[in-house]
Amino acid sequence: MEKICVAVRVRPPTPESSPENGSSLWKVEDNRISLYKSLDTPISTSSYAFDHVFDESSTNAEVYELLTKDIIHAAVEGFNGTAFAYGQTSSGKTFTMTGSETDPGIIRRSVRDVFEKIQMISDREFLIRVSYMEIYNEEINDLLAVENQRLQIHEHLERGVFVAGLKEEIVSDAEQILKLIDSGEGNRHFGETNMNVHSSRSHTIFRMVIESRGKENNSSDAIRVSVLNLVDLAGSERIAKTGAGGVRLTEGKYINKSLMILGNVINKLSESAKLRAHIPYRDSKLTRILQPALGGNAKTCIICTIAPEEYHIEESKGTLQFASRAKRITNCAQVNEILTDAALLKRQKLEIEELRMKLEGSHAEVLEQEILKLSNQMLKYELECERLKTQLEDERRKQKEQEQCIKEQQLKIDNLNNLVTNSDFKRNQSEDFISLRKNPNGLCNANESSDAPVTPCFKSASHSFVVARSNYALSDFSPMVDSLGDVADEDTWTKLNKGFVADLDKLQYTPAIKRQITPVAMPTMDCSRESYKEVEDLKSQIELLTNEKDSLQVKFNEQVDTNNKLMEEMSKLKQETLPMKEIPKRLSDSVANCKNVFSDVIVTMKSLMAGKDSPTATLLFGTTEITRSLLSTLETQFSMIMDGQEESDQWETLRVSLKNTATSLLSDAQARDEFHNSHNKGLETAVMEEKLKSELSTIKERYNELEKELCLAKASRESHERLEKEVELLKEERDSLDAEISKATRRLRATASEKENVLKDLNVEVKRRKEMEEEIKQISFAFASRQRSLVSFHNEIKSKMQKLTTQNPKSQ
Ligand SMILES: Nc1ncnc2c1ncn2[C@@H]1O[C@H](COP(=O)(O)OP(=O)(O)OP(=O)(O)O)[C@@H](O)[C@H]1O
Repeated sequence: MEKICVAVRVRPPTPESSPENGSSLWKVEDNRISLYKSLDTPISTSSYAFDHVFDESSTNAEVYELLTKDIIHAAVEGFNGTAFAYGQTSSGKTFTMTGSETDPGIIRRSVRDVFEKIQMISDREFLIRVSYMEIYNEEINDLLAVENQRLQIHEHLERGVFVAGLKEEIVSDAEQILKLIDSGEGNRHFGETNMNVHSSRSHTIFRMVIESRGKENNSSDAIRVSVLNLVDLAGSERIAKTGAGGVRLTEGKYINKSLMILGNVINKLSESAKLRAHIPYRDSKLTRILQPALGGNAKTCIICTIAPEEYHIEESKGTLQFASRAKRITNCAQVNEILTDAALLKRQKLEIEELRMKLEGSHAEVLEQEILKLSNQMLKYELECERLKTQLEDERRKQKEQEQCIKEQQLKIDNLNNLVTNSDFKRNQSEDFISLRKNPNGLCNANESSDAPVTPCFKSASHSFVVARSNYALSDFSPMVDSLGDVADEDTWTKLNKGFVADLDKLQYTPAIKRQITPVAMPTMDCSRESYKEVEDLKSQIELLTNEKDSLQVKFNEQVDTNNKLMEEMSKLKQETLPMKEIPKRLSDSVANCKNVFSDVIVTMKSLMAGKDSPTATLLFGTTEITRSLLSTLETQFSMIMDGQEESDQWETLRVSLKNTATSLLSDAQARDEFHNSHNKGLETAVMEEKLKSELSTIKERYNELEKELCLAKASRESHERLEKEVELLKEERDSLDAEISKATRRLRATASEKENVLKDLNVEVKRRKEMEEEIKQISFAFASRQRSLVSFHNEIKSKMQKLTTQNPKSQ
């Protein structure tokens, strides 16, 4: 890395300068230039130091020696070199670069010096090509061939930036070049302005391409190719000062604009690498051509010229600031060696030799052979051109096929996306459906949306009934809600769809998936077909899953319907069983009544009884005890039933006990009949007995009623149990359905993620395609430039042949 070498040169005051404007306020001390006030006090802010500062008395020889010589010598050794003059109009740029008869400028001195240097290098042979161009009103013109106007800049992988169609003369000595320069100067645009009678209206670039190789003729020996640019810029100008109008004004605008862009490039380059963003080389032809010289592979020096007059003080300050910024630019120059194509130099050298020989002692036969040889060569080049054309066509065709393939894939993916979106819609429907069911109020919203799926309605079921069945809580009715919510996550789907459709490049790629780079198109197409097949498989899987999910959903809805019906039935049954719940209470009351009546009867009978130890009394007391205990048992049983502690076989026990009691009572009644028959009782006793009989028959009737009611209760209980079992079965079925649905949801989710991966792969594929397309473009570009160079070579050979033919009329 080395800094650009920057020097400042102060022109002597012109004879036209008025005494007040003519006195120089610039003082040069060594490599420093400062602006002084009239009383010899330097203005602190206007003092600048550079690599070299040349005062008014300096000569071009000095400038060349100190500033340019090293760069010229380095160019001979294989380094790119650039020297250019910058400054306001009439500040002495052309004087410095071109010079005068008595004091030649940098260009002439460089040309001579190059050949002197070459003479000193005995172990290498050199080939020098020169070109001379100008940039006039932002158009490139060839100064060595006036017909070459408005040339275009191109970029080549090997050649870098170059001007297509620019004439390059192979030269063998300095004088030949100087003659070419003189003829080029004649084609250059000059014009008269108020500031300069001979003002350069264009930027000129004199270019020498120096190729060299060792004389050992070793084909592996590297060829060194360096480019030396000697640039005379047009000067910046203030229209007010130059008084330019019309053509001059237009020229002035172009000049100022391109110099401003050069200033921008210098500004950017002078910033630290961190601050540097984009360097606007492409904004002007000048900066584009000088790109390698500015921050690239070249040794560069800039000579900034200033006019000493006070009248030009502001412009001079501007030039010095430009120079200060340029001083900060670093370049990285290196010897340009070409290890391949070693024959080029030799071939051209031989060609020159052969042509020279033919010129010296030419005869028709030799020329004919030469023409034949050149024709063969032309044919060869034409064939090469054809081959390249076909290759290019092939590449284009392949590219088209790939584009078609990508389009088809894109279409398939769009379809797939639609499919997934539909599936998503269905799932959202299910989600809505489930969220409705999850509503803690148990409200039925079926009427809110006409196209909503059938909603299970629990409104009809009694609240108490639902509460009592704790294992039938609505919240755990279906596990589908949460899991389905994950799958239908809107972001995921939006990303998935948008990511693919909207912008392929913004997608992130699956890091786990790595693919080998396939340089040719065919494997890529195979890969695409595989991806396509994969996508098709996935599509059919998704379809299957969607169908499966739909059928499960239908089943589920059916189950929900059945559930609802059962719930309704159960609710009805519950209503029906409500009066049955009253039975134990009524029975209990009846038993209590019976007990009271029985006690009254016993008390009455006791009072009527003559002897307490008589068999009748003993029987009566025994029966009384049995009946009391039976009635107490009945009371206990009924109160247990009322407290909800009944057991499945208690009804049966109760029924048997009642039956036994009734039998016992009946047998008591028979015994009393016998007693009545055997003992002639009194009238009062008979009345009492009648009363007792009627009481007993009432009890018997009551018992029969109770027995019937008990049977009914048992039957309804059985039906209730059966219904409960059915409900249990339904619940189990529903659970298995739920499990299946969640399984299907998981599978759907897995498929979706697989699809996402496939999409990512496809995007990687598309990106690779893009890169390949880019490569193909570059190849096309390379082919095109190769074709052009072949054409220019062809033209060159043709012109040589024409030259030969004209110089040797004998051959015609
Ligand atoms: N160092 C110098 N010694 C003697 N004369 C000079 C010197 N520098 C410039 N001049 C003279 O000053 C005049 C203007 O110089 P020149 O044409 O080189 O300026 P310029 O910067 O190239 O202007 P423009 O940008 O308009 O082409 C010319 O007559 C030239 O001979």
